[in-house]
Amino acid sequence: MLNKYARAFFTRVLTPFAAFLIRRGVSPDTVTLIGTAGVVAGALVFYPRGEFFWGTVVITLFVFSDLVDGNMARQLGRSSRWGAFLDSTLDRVADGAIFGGFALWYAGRGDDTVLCAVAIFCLASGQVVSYTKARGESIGLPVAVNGLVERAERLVLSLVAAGFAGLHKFGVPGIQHLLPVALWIVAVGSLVTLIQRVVTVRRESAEAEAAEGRPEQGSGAAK
Ligand SMILES: CCCCCCCC/C=C\CCCCCCCC(=O)OC[C@H](COP(=O)(O)O[C@@H]1[C@H](O)[C@H](OP(=O)(O)O)[C@@H](O)[C@H](O)[C@H]1O)OC(=O)CCCCCCC/C=C\CCCCCCCC
Ligand SMILES: Nc1ccn([C@@H]2O[C@H](COP(=O)(O)O)[C@@H](O)[C@H]2O)c(=O)n1
Ligand SMILES: [Mg+2]
Ligand SMILES: [Mg+2]
Repeated sequence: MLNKYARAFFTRVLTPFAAFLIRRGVSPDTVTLIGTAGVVAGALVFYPRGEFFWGTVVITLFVFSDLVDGNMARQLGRSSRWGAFLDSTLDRVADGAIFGGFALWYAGRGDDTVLCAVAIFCLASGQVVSYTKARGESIGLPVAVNGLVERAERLVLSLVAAGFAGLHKFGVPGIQHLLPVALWIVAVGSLVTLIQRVVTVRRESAEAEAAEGRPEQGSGAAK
Protein backbone atom coordinates (compact mmCIF):
# COMPACT_ATOMS: atom_id res chain seq x y z
CA MET A 1 0.00 0.00 0.00
CA LEU A 2 2.79 2.44 0.93
CA ASN A 3 4.71 1.40 -2.16
CA LYS A 4 1.63 2.32 -4.19
CA TYR A 5 0.60 5.56 -2.48
CA ALA A 6 3.71 7.02 -0.82
CA ARG A 7 6.23 6.33 -3.58
CA ALA A 8 4.94 9.10 -5.87
CA PHE A 9 5.21 11.63 -3.03
CA PHE A 10 8.77 10.60 -2.11
CA THR A 11 9.79 10.55 -5.76
CA ARG A 12 8.77 14.23 -6.04
CA VAL A 13 10.57 15.13 -2.80
CA LEU A 14 13.78 13.21 -3.56
CA THR A 15 14.15 14.02 -7.27
CA PRO A 16 16.09 17.30 -6.73
CA PHE A 17 18.49 15.53 -4.34
CA ALA A 18 18.96 12.69 -6.84
CA ALA A 19 19.66 15.28 -9.58
CA PHE A 20 22.20 16.98 -7.27
CA LEU A 21 24.07 13.71 -6.73
CA ILE A 22 24.10 13.06 -10.48
CA ARG A 23 25.61 16.51 -11.09
CA ARG A 24 28.31 15.67 -8.52
CA GLY A 25 29.18 12.56 -10.54
CA VAL A 26 27.85 10.05 -7.99
CA SER A 27 26.57 6.78 -9.50
CA PRO A 28 23.35 4.96 -8.49
CA ASP A 29 25.41 1.90 -7.45
CA THR A 30 27.46 4.05 -5.06
CA VAL A 31 24.25 5.31 -3.44
CA THR A 32 22.94 1.74 -3.15
CA LEU A 33 26.17 0.56 -1.50
CA ILE A 34 26.64 3.51 0.87
CA GLY A 35 22.95 3.49 1.82
CA THR A 36 23.09 -0.19 2.73
CA ALA A 37 26.33 0.23 4.67
CA GLY A 38 24.75 3.07 6.68
CA VAL A 39 21.62 1.07 7.50
CA VAL A 40 23.67 -1.98 8.52
CA ALA A 41 25.99 0.11 10.70
CA GLY A 42 23.08 1.97 12.36
CA ALA A 43 21.24 -1.27 13.08
CA LEU A 44 24.16 -3.36 14.31
CA VAL A 45 26.00 -0.68 16.29
CA PHE A 46 22.99 0.80 18.13
CA TYR A 47 20.12 -1.71 18.31
CA PRO A 48 21.97 -4.55 20.13
CA ARG A 49 22.81 -2.01 22.86
CA GLY A 50 19.20 -0.85 23.19
CA GLU A 51 19.99 2.55 21.63
CA PHE A 52 16.78 2.55 19.59
CA PHE A 53 16.45 6.30 19.13
CA TRP A 54 19.95 6.91 17.75
CA GLY A 55 19.89 3.68 15.74
CA THR A 56 16.67 4.76 14.07
CA VAL A 57 18.00 8.26 13.38
CA VAL A 58 21.08 6.80 11.62
CA ILE A 59 19.02 4.21 9.72
CA THR A 60 16.47 6.83 8.62
CA LEU A 61 19.28 9.02 7.25
CA PHE A 62 20.43 6.16 5.02
CA VAL A 63 17.30 4.13 4.26
CA PHE A 64 15.89 6.66 1.80
CA SER A 65 18.91 5.94 -0.42
CA ASP A 66 16.81 2.99 -1.58
CA LEU A 67 14.43 5.43 -3.24
CA VAL A 68 17.22 7.77 -4.43
CA ASP A 69 19.28 5.13 -6.29
CA GLY A 70 16.42 4.04 -8.54
CA ASN A 71 15.41 7.67 -9.06
CA MET A 72 18.97 8.50 -10.19
CA ALA A 73 19.09 5.48 -12.51
CA ARG A 74 15.79 6.55 -14.12
CA GLN A 75 16.91 10.19 -14.50
CA LEU A 76 20.11 8.97 -16.16
CA GLY A 77 18.16 6.54 -18.38
CA ARG A 78 20.47 3.88 -16.95
CA SER A 79 18.10 1.48 -15.14
CA SER A 80 19.81 -1.85 -15.54
CA ARG A 81 19.37 -5.51 -14.69
CA TRP A 82 22.54 -5.31 -12.62
CA GLY A 83 21.14 -2.31 -10.73
CA ALA A 84 17.85 -4.13 -10.07
CA PHE A 85 19.79 -7.16 -8.79
CA LEU A 86 22.10 -5.09 -6.60
CA ASP A 87 19.22 -3.03 -5.19
CA SER A 88 17.07 -6.06 -4.26
CA THR A 89 19.98 -8.11 -2.93
CA LEU A 90 21.20 -5.31 -0.67
CA ASP A 91 17.61 -4.70 0.52
CA ARG A 92 17.78 -8.19 1.99
CA VAL A 93 21.10 -7.37 3.72
CA ALA A 94 19.67 -4.15 5.21
CA ASP A 95 16.52 -5.91 6.45
CA GLY A 96 18.62 -8.70 7.97
CA ALA A 97 20.65 -6.15 9.92
CA ILE A 98 17.57 -4.27 11.22
CA PHE A 99 15.67 -7.30 12.50
CA GLY A 100 18.94 -9.00 13.50
CA GLY A 101 19.74 -5.92 15.59
CA PHE A 102 16.40 -6.24 17.43
CA ALA A 103 16.97 -9.99 17.94
CA LEU A 104 20.47 -9.35 19.36
CA TRP A 105 19.05 -6.85 21.85
CA TYR A 106 16.39 -9.26 23.10
CA ALA A 107 18.90 -12.15 23.18
CA GLY A 108 21.24 -10.01 25.30
CA ARG A 109 20.44 -7.16 27.67
CA GLY A 110 16.81 -6.93 26.51
CA ASP A 111 16.51 -10.44 27.97
CA ASP A 112 13.27 -11.61 26.35
CA THR A 113 13.37 -14.97 24.57
CA VAL A 114 9.87 -14.62 23.10
CA LEU A 115 10.59 -11.20 21.57
CA CYS A 116 13.95 -12.49 20.32
CA ALA A 117 12.03 -15.26 18.54
CA VAL A 118 9.49 -12.76 17.16
CA ALA A 119 12.31 -10.58 15.79
CA ILE A 120 13.94 -13.62 14.16
CA PHE A 121 10.55 -14.56 12.71
CA CYS A 122 10.19 -11.03 11.26
CA LEU A 123 13.66 -11.34 9.72
CA ALA A 124 13.08 -14.78 8.19
CA SER A 125 9.49 -14.21 7.05
CA GLY A 126 10.40 -10.88 5.44
CA GLN A 127 13.15 -12.57 3.43
CA VAL A 128 10.81 -15.41 2.41
CA VAL A 129 8.03 -12.97 1.44
CA SER A 130 10.45 -11.24 -0.94
CA TYR A 131 11.76 -14.60 -2.20
CA THR A 132 8.24 -15.79 -3.15
CA LYS A 133 7.92 -12.89 -5.58
CA ALA A 134 11.44 -13.22 -6.98
CA ARG A 135 11.14 -17.00 -7.47
CA GLY A 136 7.59 -16.83 -8.81
CA GLU A 137 8.64 -14.23 -11.37
CA SER A 138 11.76 -16.23 -12.28
CA ILE A 139 9.56 -19.20 -13.29
CA GLY A 140 7.52 -16.94 -15.56
CA LEU A 141 4.51 -16.17 -13.35
CA PRO A 142 3.14 -12.66 -12.85
CA VAL A 143 2.75 -13.06 -9.03
CA ALA A 144 -0.01 -10.47 -9.26
CA VAL A 145 -0.29 -9.77 -5.56
CA ASN A 146 1.74 -7.63 -3.22
CA GLY A 147 -0.03 -8.61 -0.02
CA LEU A 148 -0.80 -6.96 3.27
CA VAL A 149 2.71 -6.13 4.50
CA GLU A 150 5.36 -5.32 1.89
CA ARG A 151 8.87 -4.16 2.65
CA ALA A 152 7.89 -0.50 3.02
CA GLU A 153 5.28 -1.42 5.68
CA ARG A 154 7.76 -3.71 7.49
CA LEU A 155 10.31 -0.89 7.63
CA VAL A 156 7.99 1.97 8.50
CA LEU A 157 6.19 0.07 11.29
CA SER A 158 9.43 -1.19 12.85
CA LEU A 159 11.46 2.00 12.49
CA VAL A 160 8.77 4.40 13.71
CA ALA A 161 8.13 2.12 16.71
CA ALA A 162 11.84 1.73 17.44
CA GLY A 163 12.44 5.49 17.15
CA PHE A 164 9.66 6.28 19.63
CA ALA A 165 10.58 3.35 21.91
CA GLY A 166 14.07 4.81 22.10
CA LEU A 167 12.62 7.90 23.80
CA HIS A 168 12.23 5.74 26.93
CA LYS A 169 15.94 6.35 27.57
CA PHE A 170 15.19 10.09 27.62
CA GLY A 171 12.59 9.59 30.36
CA VAL A 172 9.32 9.05 28.45
CA PRO A 173 7.47 6.36 30.46
CA GLY A 174 5.76 3.32 28.90
CA ILE A 175 6.78 4.15 25.34
CA GLN A 176 9.24 1.23 25.11
CA HIS A 177 6.28 -1.14 24.63
CA LEU A 178 5.72 0.24 21.12
CA LEU A 179 8.56 -1.87 19.71
CA PRO A 180 7.22 -5.27 20.86
CA VAL A 181 3.76 -4.30 19.58
CA ALA A 182 5.20 -3.36 16.17
CA LEU A 183 7.27 -6.55 15.97
CA TRP A 184 4.18 -8.68 16.66
CA ILE A 185 2.22 -6.76 13.98
CA VAL A 186 5.04 -7.19 11.44
CA ALA A 187 5.33 -10.91 12.29
CA VAL A 188 1.60 -11.63 11.89
CA GLY A 189 1.34 -9.34 8.83
CA SER A 190 4.31 -11.03 7.17
CA LEU A 191 2.76 -14.46 7.76
CA VAL A 192 -0.51 -13.30 6.17
CA THR A 193 1.44 -11.81 3.25
CA LEU A 194 3.40 -15.03 2.80
CA ILE A 195 0.16 -17.03 2.64
CA GLN A 196 -1.35 -14.53 0.17
CA ARG A 197 1.67 -14.84 -2.14
CA VAL A 198 1.94 -18.65 -1.92
CA VAL A 199 -1.78 -19.03 -2.69
CA THR A 200 -1.40 -16.69 -5.67
CA VAL A 201 1.63 -18.56 -7.05
CA ARG A 202 -0.22 -21.87 -6.59
CA ARG A 203 -3.23 -20.54 -8.55
CA GLU A 204 -1.14 -18.88 -11.26
CA SER A 205 1.01 -21.99 -11.80
CA ALA A 206 -2.11 -24.20 -12.08
CA GLU A 207 -3.63 -21.74 -14.57
CA ALA A 208 -0.40 -21.59 -16.60
CA GLU A 209 -0.15 -25.37 -16.76
CA ALA A 210 -3.83 -25.73 -17.68
CA ALA A 211 -3.31 -23.20 -20.48
CA GLU A 212 -0.36 -25.28 -21.73
CA GLY A 213 -2.62 -28.37 -21.68
CA ARG A 214 -0.58 -30.03 -18.92
CA PRO A 215 -2.33 -31.68 -15.96
CA GLU A 216 -1.76 -30.05 -12.59
CA GLN A 217 1.00 -31.78 -10.58
CA GLY A 218 -0.20 -33.62 -7.48
CA SER A 219 -3.84 -33.73 -8.63
CA GLY A 220 -3.67 -37.47 -9.33
CA ALA A 221 -4.22 -36.99 -13.05
CA ALA A 222 -0.49 -37.41 -13.70
CA LYS A 223 -0.34 -41.01 -12.38
C1 LIG B 1 10.51 11.72 18.43
C2 LIG B 1 10.38 10.77 17.39
C3 LIG B 1 11.41 9.75 17.24
C4 LIG B 1 11.27 9.04 15.97
C5 LIG B 1 12.55 8.88 15.32
C6 LIG B 1 12.55 8.76 13.85
C7 LIG B 1 11.39 8.10 13.23
C8 LIG B 1 11.58 7.91 11.77
C9 LIG B 1 11.17 6.62 11.46
C10 LIG B 1 11.08 6.00 10.37
C11 LIG B 1 11.25 6.38 9.02
C12 LIG B 1 11.13 5.14 8.23
C13 LIG B 1 11.25 5.37 6.84
C14 LIG B 1 11.30 4.09 6.08
C15 LIG B 1 11.31 4.38 4.65
C16 LIG B 1 11.46 3.18 3.85
C17 LIG B 1 11.78 3.57 2.49
C18 LIG B 1 12.18 2.41 1.71
O1 LIG B 1 13.33 2.17 1.52
O2 LIG B 1 11.21 1.68 1.19
C19 LIG B 1 11.63 0.71 0.30
C20 LIG B 1 10.45 0.38 -0.52
C21 LIG B 1 10.68 -0.80 -1.47
O3 LIG B 1 11.69 -0.49 -2.37
P1 LIG B 1 12.18 -1.47 -3.58
O4 LIG B 1 11.17 -1.46 -4.69
O5 LIG B 1 13.58 -1.11 -3.89
O6 LIG B 1 12.20 -2.87 -2.92
C22 LIG B 1 11.59 -4.06 -3.41
C23 LIG B 1 10.84 -4.61 -2.22
O7 LIG B 1 11.72 -4.61 -1.13
C24 LIG B 1 10.34 -6.03 -2.45
O8 LIG B 1 10.08 -6.58 -1.18
P2 LIG B 1 8.68 -7.19 -0.83
O9 LIG B 1 7.73 -6.04 -0.73
O10 LIG B 1 8.39 -8.14 -1.94
O11 LIG B 1 8.88 -7.86 0.46
C25 LIG B 1 11.35 -6.97 -3.08
O12 LIG B 1 10.64 -8.04 -3.57
C26 LIG B 1 12.15 -6.37 -4.19
O13 LIG B 1 13.24 -7.22 -4.39
C27 LIG B 1 12.69 -5.00 -3.81
O14 LIG B 1 13.38 -4.48 -4.89
O15 LIG B 1 10.11 1.58 -1.19
C28 LIG B 1 8.84 1.90 -1.18
O16 LIG B 1 8.02 1.08 -0.89
C29 LIG B 1 8.45 3.27 -1.57
C30 LIG B 1 7.56 3.89 -0.55
C31 LIG B 1 8.31 4.36 0.67
C32 LIG B 1 7.38 4.91 1.64
C33 LIG B 1 8.10 5.48 2.81
C34 LIG B 1 7.09 6.02 3.73
C35 LIG B 1 7.73 6.69 4.89
C36 LIG B 1 6.65 7.15 5.74
C37 LIG B 1 6.82 7.72 6.87
C38 LIG B 1 8.15 7.96 7.43
C39 LIG B 1 8.13 9.07 8.38
C40 LIG B 1 7.69 8.68 9.70
C41 LIG B 1 8.07 9.76 10.59
C42 LIG B 1 7.71 9.49 11.95
C43 LIG B 1 8.20 10.65 12.74
C44 LIG B 1 7.88 10.58 14.10
C45 LIG B 1 8.21 11.82 14.76
N1 LIG C 1 21.99 0.97 -8.30
C1 LIG C 1 20.78 0.89 -8.90
C2 LIG C 1 19.60 0.87 -8.15
C3 LIG C 1 18.39 0.78 -8.79
N2 LIG C 1 18.34 0.71 -10.14
C4 LIG C 1 17.05 0.61 -10.84
O1 LIG C 1 15.99 1.13 -10.04
C5 LIG C 1 15.05 0.12 -9.71
C6 LIG C 1 14.64 0.22 -8.26
O2 LIG C 1 14.04 1.44 -8.05
P1 LIG C 1 13.83 2.01 -6.55
O3 LIG C 1 13.11 3.30 -6.74
O4 LIG C 1 13.01 0.99 -5.82
O5 LIG C 1 15.18 2.18 -6.00
C7 LIG C 1 15.75 -1.20 -10.02
O6 LIG C 1 14.82 -2.19 -10.38
C8 LIG C 1 16.66 -0.81 -11.19
O7 LIG C 1 15.91 -0.80 -12.37
C9 LIG C 1 19.53 0.73 -10.88
O8 LIG C 1 19.50 0.65 -12.13
N3 LIG C 1 20.73 0.82 -10.24
MG1 LIG D 1 16.37 1.36 -4.59
MG1 LIG E 1 15.36 -1.50 -2.84
